[in-house]
Amino acid sequence: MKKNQIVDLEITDLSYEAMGVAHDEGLTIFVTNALPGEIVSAKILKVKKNFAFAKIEKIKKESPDRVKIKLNQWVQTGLASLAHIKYDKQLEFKRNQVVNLLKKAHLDDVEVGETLPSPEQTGYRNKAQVPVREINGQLEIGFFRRHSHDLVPLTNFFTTDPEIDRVLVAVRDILRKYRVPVYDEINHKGEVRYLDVRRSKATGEIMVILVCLHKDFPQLLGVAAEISQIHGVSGLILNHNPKKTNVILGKKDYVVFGNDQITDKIGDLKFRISPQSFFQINSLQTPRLYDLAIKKADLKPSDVVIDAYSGIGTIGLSVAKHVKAVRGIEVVRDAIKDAKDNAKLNGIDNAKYYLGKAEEVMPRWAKQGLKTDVVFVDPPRKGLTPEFIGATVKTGPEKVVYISCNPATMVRDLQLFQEQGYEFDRIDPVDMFPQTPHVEAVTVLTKK
Ligand SMILES: C[S@@+](CC[C@H](N)C(=O)[O-])C[C@H]1O[C@@H](n2cnc3c(N)ncnc32)[C@H](O)[C@@H]1O
Repeated sequence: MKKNQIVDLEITDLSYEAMGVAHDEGLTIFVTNALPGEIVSAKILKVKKNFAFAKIEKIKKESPDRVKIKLNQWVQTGLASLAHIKYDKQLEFKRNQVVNLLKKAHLDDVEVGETLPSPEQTGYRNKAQVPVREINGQLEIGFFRRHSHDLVPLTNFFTTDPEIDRVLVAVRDILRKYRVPVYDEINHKGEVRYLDVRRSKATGEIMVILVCLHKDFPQLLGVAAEISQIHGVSGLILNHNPKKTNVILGKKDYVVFGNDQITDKIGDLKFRISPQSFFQINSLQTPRLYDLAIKKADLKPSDVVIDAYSGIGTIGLSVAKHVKAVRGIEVVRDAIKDAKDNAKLNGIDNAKYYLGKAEEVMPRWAKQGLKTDVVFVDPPRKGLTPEFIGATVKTGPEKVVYISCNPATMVRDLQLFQEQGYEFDRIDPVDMFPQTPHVEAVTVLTKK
């Protein structure tokens, strides 16, 4: 098989990145956007020793699970790389990710629930971070083509709240009008790098963050005056990111006008959110995820609870009124400030939040002799560390409730807990990110 060769392929499976998988001439071939059951004529793009990549030239036999999408760009950019698959099949795909990981780990007897569908399948994101680049002399917003930094211009981001799309386009037009220089990542010159927009579904407040190379630029006052006129915008922040890096946000935020927090709600509780703080992006699915996790915890009024990787305190504060005490750990300074504000805002005085790395704070607490009843963990994609797991076990919780956005690291960590006297028999996938291959999952470990 050679590069540029056109071959007919029968697709038999989907990879974890949702690429169609075919086998031919002893090679595994990954075909972008092809679906199991399809026969496609494909162009070979790259050949390695055991595998190859290809793209569809023509679909000769179409899967009944394929849906027609309005814009190919959604799939090409990875913004919504499952958008061509029927929603019930997306849910099945996510469940299978968990099943396959368990199989690989020889944990076949663990039950995997059906993926909990999201109440909204499009327009569900309460936040968008979109790159700004210059194309043919014009400032554009959009999304990077998969595995590249080529910007594909977009105005409809499909998975984002349409009110956020409206603001993104309005800000783009203001930046064009004022001829604000666009960031050039090769020469590390120019000004605006990203637009970051967050909207609260509960209050309608919208925060606009301009991620810029410098902390000021000549057109800023004029730009700010016009952004303040966009309906719903409650604050403008300039995030200063002077580094040559792929990391989107810099460390410093400057309030240009308005509020530096927006307020959202989960259940009956209100939460203030700062620009640097994490907040679950699917507002309607979040309370359903938390309900599932909290039910698994089976809390008692005498419980001492840890909310590790707490963000702005959403999980801990949701349970605080039903338990004796909550201690949260989080590494982002602004998120800790938000968590403390949020405890006060909701009249909660038995939840304390601590700044630091969970893998350093938890061992310190364990050494001090802290005893816990329930530990909630909700780490980023890289999962937990052996130090954190060892220290958690030392504090002796009856239950550890694990919420994960990466089942591969979750299964790895669950095995470490198993080796230290904990057991689990079920994982529940929850769809927080419709149209994308991302899988969220919840499980509870119980002390044997
Ligand atoms: C997936 S979010 C969960 C946040 C929160 N539980 C929620 O549901 O909104 C993970 C959080 O862990 C924080 N984080 C990342 N690494 C950390 C570390 N080593 N120690 C403590 N927190 C960390 C991130 O800043 C983020 O707020």
